[in-house]
Amino acid sequence: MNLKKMVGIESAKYVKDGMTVGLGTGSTAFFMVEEIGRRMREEGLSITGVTTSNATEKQASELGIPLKSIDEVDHVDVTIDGADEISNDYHGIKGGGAALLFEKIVATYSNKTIWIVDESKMVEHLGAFPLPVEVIPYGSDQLVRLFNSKGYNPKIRRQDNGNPLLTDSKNYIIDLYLEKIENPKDLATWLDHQVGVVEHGLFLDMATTVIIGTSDKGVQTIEVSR
Ligand SMILES: O=C(CO)[C@H](O)[C@H](O)COP(=O)(O)O
Repeated sequence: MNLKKMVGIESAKYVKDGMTVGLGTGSTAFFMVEEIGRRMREEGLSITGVTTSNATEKQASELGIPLKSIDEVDHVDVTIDGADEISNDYHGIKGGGAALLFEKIVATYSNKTIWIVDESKMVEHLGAFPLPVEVIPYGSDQLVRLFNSKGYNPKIRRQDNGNPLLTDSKNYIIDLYLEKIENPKDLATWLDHQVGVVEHGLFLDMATTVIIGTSDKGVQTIEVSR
């Protein structure tokens, strides 16, 4: 079986009747949402979903999953989401699908955060995957200059027609081609303090469980202790 599908199905086992579930975004999370939809249809599972992007909202609505916004719930029991890179200390880069802002907000209010990935996402150090930074359009060229001056190799993410890609919140994404992030916590703190930066894709100390699909050993589940 496709490794993304394997972990998507496995992760849906963590979803129990009555839970409020954060529904992640991307090609791996897609299979988790499909499996929750199947369990609702075939097993009578009843949950409330909190989606992390317009794309997931569309998929979940089509499956008939009842949805609430993050502001309508007092907490989220578990959020299940993909990731672009996970380091050996279980920090991550997210935002390859440009949904990092809502993903980080939903994960922040979740009791548990489960990441589902195929083995290609597991790395020793973060940074080979370009780090997405969501910025407001106003002043974004100034941020590009600032990132350039720091040697962060920034590129505004663009659509096929050359226009900047707009996130669900109508912001831009600047991808930082860093190759290796020596100190993710220092970089996250610095980015948190730059005017015009809305959010960045460093998700540190957020995952409580990581489910990895491997071709030789099947599904591996790691409970992260911090
Ligand atoms: O952070 C994300 C979207 O913003 C995704 O979770 C991440 O890009 C992984 O996606 P995929 O499962 O398609 O590889």
